Amino acid sequence: MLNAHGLTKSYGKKLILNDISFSIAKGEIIGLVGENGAGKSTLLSILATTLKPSKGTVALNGEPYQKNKTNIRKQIGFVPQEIAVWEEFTVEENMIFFEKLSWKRKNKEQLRQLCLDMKLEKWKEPVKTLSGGMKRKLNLAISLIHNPLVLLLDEPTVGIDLKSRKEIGNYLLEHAINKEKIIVYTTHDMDEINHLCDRVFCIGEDPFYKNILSKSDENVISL
Ligand SMILES: Nc1ncnc2c1ncn2[C@@H]1O[C@H](COP(=O)(O)OP(=O)(O)OP(=O)(O)O)[C@@H](O)[C@H]1O
Repeated sequence: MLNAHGLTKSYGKKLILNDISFSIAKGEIIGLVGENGAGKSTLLSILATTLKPSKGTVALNGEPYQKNKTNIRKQIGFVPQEIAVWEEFTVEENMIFFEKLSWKRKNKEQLRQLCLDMKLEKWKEPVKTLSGGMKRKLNLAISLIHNPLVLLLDEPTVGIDLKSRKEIGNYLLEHAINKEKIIVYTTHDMDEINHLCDRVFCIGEDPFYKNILSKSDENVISL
């Protein structure tokens, strides 16, 4: 269970998140929506431990973030908006490189399987020759090397074709349900939200998002 309590974040005098609280259970996929600048990436960064809230607490399975950040980080996979892979390396070389940085060991076959699970088959191809969708899948595969409990994704499907989008979506669904993971991700794609997410968190005052979602009221939460 991931619990946030009273989270507040200001940049200087600008208040971005104002006293927000929520709980997310294992197996849930949460969509995070809101207009540009509402604070989605800010919230994801706080949940990823890369940004400190001005006030409030976050705890994973009862363990407060501030108590042992290293241990919390081992349980988190974070994929920021920017694709961060080595363009000159092949998919295989990227996976092996990032495995060495990971705290959990995986052999080459396990790394390859991780890519195959999300339909990334071009193992020996240099990353620079791959499509945007393939690169996003690689970014995602890298974030899963250490088998994290919590997966935080900042617009994982932006700018990619429908097929790759579906493949990533199906993978996330399977991953959350069968492996009991907690997934929080931001997107501006309402079809995706309606199809994939158990619940939706709307950040900001604007009721627009709340009104266009085809989810029952109890599954749309205003933060
Ligand atoms: N380090 C920072 N210092 C000052 N202001 C910041 C900083 N990071 C973000 N902001 C501001 O905080 C607000 C929220 O930014 P954030 O990136 O969290 O929004 P977002 O909802 O993810 O936006 P988008 O949909 O465009 O990605 C924005 O107004 C942004 O300019």
